[in-house]
Amino acid sequence: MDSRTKGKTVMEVGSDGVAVITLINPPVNSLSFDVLYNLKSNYEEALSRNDVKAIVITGAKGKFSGGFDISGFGEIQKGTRKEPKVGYISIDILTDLLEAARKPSVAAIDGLALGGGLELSMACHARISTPGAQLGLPELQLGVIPGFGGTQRLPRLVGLTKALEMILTSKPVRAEEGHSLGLIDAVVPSAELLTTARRWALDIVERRKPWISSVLKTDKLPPLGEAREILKFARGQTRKQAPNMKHPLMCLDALETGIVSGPRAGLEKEAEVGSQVISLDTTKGLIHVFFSQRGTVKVPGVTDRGLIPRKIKKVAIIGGGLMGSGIATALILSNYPVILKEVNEKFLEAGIGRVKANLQSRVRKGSMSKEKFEKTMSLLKGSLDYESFRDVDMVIEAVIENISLKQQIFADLEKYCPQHCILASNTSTIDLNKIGERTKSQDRIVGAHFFSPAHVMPLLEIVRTNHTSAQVIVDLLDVGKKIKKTPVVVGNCTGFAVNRMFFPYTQAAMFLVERGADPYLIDSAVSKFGMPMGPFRLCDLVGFGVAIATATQFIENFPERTYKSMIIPLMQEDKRAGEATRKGFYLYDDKRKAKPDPELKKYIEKARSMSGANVDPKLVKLSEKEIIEMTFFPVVNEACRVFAEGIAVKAADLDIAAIFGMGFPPYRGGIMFWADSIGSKYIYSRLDEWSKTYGDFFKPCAFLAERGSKGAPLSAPVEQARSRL
Ligand SMILES: CCCCCCCCCC(=O)CC(=O)SCCNC(=O)CCNC(=O)[C@H](O)C(C)(C)COP(=O)(O)OP(=O)(O)OC[C@H]1O[C@@H](n2cnc3c(N)ncnc32)[C@H](O)[C@@H]1OP(=O)(O)O
Ligand SMILES: NC(=O)C1=CN([C@@H]2O[C@H](COP(=O)(O)OP(=O)(O)OC[C@H]3O[C@@H](n4cnc5c(N)ncnc54)[C@H](O)[C@@H]3O)[C@@H](O)[C@H]2O)C=CC1
Repeated sequence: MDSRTKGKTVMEVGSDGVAVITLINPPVNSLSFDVLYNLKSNYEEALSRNDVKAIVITGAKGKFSGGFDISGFGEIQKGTRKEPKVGYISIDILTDLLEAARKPSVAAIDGLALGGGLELSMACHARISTPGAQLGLPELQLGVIPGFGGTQRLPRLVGLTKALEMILTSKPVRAEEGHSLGLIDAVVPSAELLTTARRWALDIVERRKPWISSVLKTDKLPPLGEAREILKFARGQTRKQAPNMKHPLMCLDALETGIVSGPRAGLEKEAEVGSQVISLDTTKGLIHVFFSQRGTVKVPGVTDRGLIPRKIKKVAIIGGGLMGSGIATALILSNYPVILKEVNEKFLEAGIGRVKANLQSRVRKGSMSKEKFEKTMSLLKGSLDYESFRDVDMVIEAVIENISLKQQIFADLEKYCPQHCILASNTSTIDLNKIGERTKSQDRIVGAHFFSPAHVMPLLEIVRTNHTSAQVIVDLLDVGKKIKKTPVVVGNCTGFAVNRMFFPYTQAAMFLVERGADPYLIDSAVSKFGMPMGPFRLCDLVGFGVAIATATQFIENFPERTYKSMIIPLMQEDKRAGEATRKGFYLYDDKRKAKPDPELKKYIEKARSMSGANVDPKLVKLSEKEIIEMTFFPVVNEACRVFAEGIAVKAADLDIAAIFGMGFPPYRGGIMFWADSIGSKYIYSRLDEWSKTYGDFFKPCAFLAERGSKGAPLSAPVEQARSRL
């Protein structure tokens, strides 16, 4: 392959008269412009050759195609590649050349057929797949639309309702389901894929199999009135579920045009909106997230050293409380044998009971069979001592947030665990060097910071100290992948990356409320911005015990920029500790539905008098935009510190940490990406002004001041010399 080109296709013509065109663009045979233009020339050649009767399209190395090459969107957004004529690929190549050809084509699908991959196959006249194939249109997840004819052909093949489900959820279906839906014509074992596809193509030529152009099918489409109703409902749901995004509605416009005005008009509309969505800010954000998420496993100086992950055969967890039981659940679900250690029988039973309940909820929802439940539970063993730790490969400590207890546990672990065993802590705030102070095992001490509930939340913050070995990080990255977490490797400090960013967010909210802002309006503005919930609802969910423990660590370690509010401690004194006690910033009914509490005023007023704060008329009447700025610019400020200190190696890692750890809206691209979309100059000037009026909590850090004064991007790399890692 020419080093300047990205991917290619090759064509081989057999003595049976079938031309087999293979897509080659590792690792997922994505459809780069080079692949697509090569495909076009192969096709033209096949159509012009007298020895070719039919065509089979397949992908190299067991993968049909993972879709359009997503980096192509970035090139168009940055202007480094000229966008082809609107509709050139979907109409000129796939519809007018391929689907309308006088020679039939069959797609032979192994592995993946996603996005443009599935769309290319739908333009063929039949599709044969292997049993493991995944078929889907995940484009909306990336901020684009199924723009190679997907909005027109999928409803015609599987019906409007199923097509909407597949497109709006971005979820793929397996081959068997695809077969029963009419998307796939036959499912055959891998070894028979190509021969079956060749035979099928020749059968079409000889009219033994139907010659079907999906785009012209109408039998699965509902009558017009019904289709309009279905689309109206889908629009309503989409507006509710994705209120800040335009592209899903634009996708529905393309679908509707095809149904109302015919497939040609639909293809044209799809091409028009497909081109428009590429420049939406939300699309830029989502594409940035796609690559950033995959970039977190590339850690300079660690993953580029050729280290192979060691096999982790058995894991021990200390503490079967909320976190320990969640971590145990995540591990046994991925077939790791686990030992769970607790302080006494009662607590052990409770811990194992929590794991059981986590799995039983899957059985109830139908996502786990009873047999699988039994098999998974059999991987978990309880223990009250360290004897069974003698052959474990990794320990994850998840006891209460208490330094001296953790220090004692690590000293014990050193005595009982084998030399190679990884010693991990799930601490959410404590410096790992302190935890390992009483050991000589600093090179195998690492943070494995899960988020609650640990078997559900996708992020795993891997915390390395200056002593943690690269091998240990590589091992933990591998475990993270096996238990299906998105790992982010960060440096050691109080709060690491996620909690350091989280803290100013809740603090800013307390600051505003003490000066007269309405907590419920703050929560509402933050939810509209796209967070799963506002800061006050979140404090209730996490519980005030955890909130106070975390605050204590921050006050101790970063006193100069901590806003000390008494609202939470005052409520805690009155035994209102959040959702678990049914009273916090909100009141909770039997179904845990939250409603505002007029009594909250009392606590706010008392806290205000204790801190000596005054109601500020300007802050009482903040607009939603101002609320977002005053709660999130302090987060940007802290993210800048974390980046400048080298706690995060790449700004994109902070984007992923914010999205998967804090619930920051992915379509805003993550905290640093969002900040750069606003501009460092503006953020700096706002924080600078507030710090002069309201104090050091808002004071821009040196990094932000330096970049903000020049208007330089915050996510540009930090010089290595200044990085701590
Ligand atoms: C107006 C101008 C013309 C353009 C018209 C636009 C219309 C476009 C219409 C269209 O068809 C759009 C699309 O097809 S968009 C793409 C749709 N496809 C997807 O969303 C799939 C994305 N990929 C995945 O979900 C996973 O990668 C996958 C399930 C395929 C594999 O997962 P796995 O865990 O095995 O590997 P992973 O680490 O995720 O990826 C490995 C490697 O491959 C890179 N990659 C994956 N998919 C793509 C892709 N579609 N384009 C480019 N690169 C892709 C990924 O980044 C990884 O790279 P790395 O360097 O980290 O190894
Ligand atoms: N609760 C949360 O949302 C999160 C907590 N964390 C961290 O995870 C750790 C655990 O937190 P939670 O699970 O919430 O606490 P928890 O209080 O629910 O559970 C702690 C468990 O540890 C047990 N334990 C105490 N000493 C022990 C010992 N010597 N041997 C074995 N078991 C022992 C206790 O009996 C208790 O069951 C803390 O470090 C916390 O900061 C991390 C992320 C989120």
